[in-house]
Amino acid sequence: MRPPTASSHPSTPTALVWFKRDLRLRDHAPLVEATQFERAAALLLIEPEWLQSPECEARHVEFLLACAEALQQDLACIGLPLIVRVGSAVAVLEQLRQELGFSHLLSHEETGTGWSYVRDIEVARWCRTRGVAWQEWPQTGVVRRLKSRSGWAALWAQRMDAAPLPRPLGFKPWLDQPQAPLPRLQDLGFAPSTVPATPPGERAAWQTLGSFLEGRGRDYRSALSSPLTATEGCSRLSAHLAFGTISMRLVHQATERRIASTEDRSLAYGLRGFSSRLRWHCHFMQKLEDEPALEWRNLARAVDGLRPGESAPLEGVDRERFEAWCEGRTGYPMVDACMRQLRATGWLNFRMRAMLVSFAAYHLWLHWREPGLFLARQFLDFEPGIHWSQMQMQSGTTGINTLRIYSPAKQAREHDPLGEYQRCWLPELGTAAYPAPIVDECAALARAKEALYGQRRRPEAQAEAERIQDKHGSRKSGLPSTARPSKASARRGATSAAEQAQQSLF
Ligand SMILES: Cc1cc2nc3c(=O)[nH]c(=O)nc-3n(C[C@H](O)[C@H](O)[C@H](O)COP(=O)(O)OP(=O)(O)OC[C@H]3O[C@@H](n4cnc5c(N)ncnc54)[C@H](O)[C@@H]3O)c2cc1C
Repeated sequence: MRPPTASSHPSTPTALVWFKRDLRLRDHAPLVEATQFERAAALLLIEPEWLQSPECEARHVEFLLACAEALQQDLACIGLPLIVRVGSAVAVLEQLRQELGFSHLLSHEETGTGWSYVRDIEVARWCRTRGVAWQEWPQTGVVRRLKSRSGWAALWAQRMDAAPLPRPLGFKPWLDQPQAPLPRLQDLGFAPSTVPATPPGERAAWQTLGSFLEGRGRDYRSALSSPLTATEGCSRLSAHLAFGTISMRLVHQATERRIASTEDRSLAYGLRGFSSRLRWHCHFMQKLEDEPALEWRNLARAVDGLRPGESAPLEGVDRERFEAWCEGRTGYPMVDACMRQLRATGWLNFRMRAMLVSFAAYHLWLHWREPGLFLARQFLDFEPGIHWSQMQMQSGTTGINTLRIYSPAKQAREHDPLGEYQRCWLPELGTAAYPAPIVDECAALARAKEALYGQRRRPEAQAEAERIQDKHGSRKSGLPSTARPSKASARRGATSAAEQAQQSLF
């Protein structure tokens, strides 16, 4: 790849817009800021730390490359070449500083896993030593260096209701080199992914949102729980939000406008249900922002050491069960059908994701970390803050949420009563090729409940739960409940009524 060459004036203030999980032109603060500079360039970094991370899979890289291609074309239309580099952040930035002489680095804040946290610290240090000014903007409702969760929901609303930023009209050309080709999946060490491609890029994100707001959203509330109806009835915006091809603020505002303008009351009702989920997106991300260790450590330390797979890799019968779960051959048809759908398509609705985790956590009694890494590789929409918070919540290790154990048989009765979904994903069902259940449900659940409830009753666990509630709880944040809490959760109102309601809603 030939390096770009700066034509003149090495000391002219020059902005480098660093595209991360924000692959769009609309409502993009760093891009708008760059229009104030005499010279600007854009960078997409493909970092080996990401490619080699245990959460990354071919499907993610393929989607990123496809979104990057769309972004490159859109940026070219406004005169901003997108430089795409594969390498570690500091090394690439140093190389580009020498080539372009940029003085300002402009980017969005990121709430990612450990490697991106470490990288941000290194980049900040590098900027200080090189005299480069690094300016960052939030792009969701996540608040950096949040002092207290009190009033967080009001901050969210303030950000989401603020005027969105316009798409820049154009940049002055100054780099004398044509657009470089993007690397291919195989250049990055991946075989082509086997999941059907999700339409990539900003235009596709808007089309997806448009079809949802125009009609698909009408049945949202009744469609989201069953895997038979959720694929069409949910918004399907999660991968776009995770890769930032559309901003949370624009989704929120378009939804509110549609609710206000439609005379179709069913549609408005469905969209109101959807709208509240957007707050949950940021609420869960905020947990990781405030407590980065929740990616690998139980939030409630009182439950440390209970399950295998926590401090050492799974082995023996636990590993065999884990592998059966990963491959969709546990002998529990609803669990296996969901896992096969997820592996084949990269998406699954909330309730079925929760059931898969509940099965690993309670039926198989596995610690959430290894199942969580496996699921992260399957979910095209992998969003660290949501993912790791949900893994802990559905495994009963947050200390503040009700233990929610999903019965696969009950889920099948309620959400696939005729068995169509299970037969579709398990062609061998009903034949000798389909395995017998790998665990006895009654015995497994009795053991799990005894261990977890026993821990929770201890005074030190209760004191810890209060601390966790104070730091992370939805009630403290001022989030509205999205459903009527159960009597039991209302009694436990002092912990987290809104979050309980959130769990039972899907
Ligand atoms: C174990 C587990 C892991 C999960 N991991 C992820 C993840 O990595 N990335 C991710 O985006 N979602 C995750 N979710 C939440 C949820 O399942 C997905 O957001 C949803 O299924 C995505 O489909 P959709 O965009 O059609 O959702 P819709 O129902 O249309 O919701 C719209 C948006 O609201 C947000 N949202 C919806 N439900 C939730 C929720 N319960 N918590 C937080 N935000 C929510 C998402 O941004 C979603 O795109 C996880 C859930 C569980 C139980």
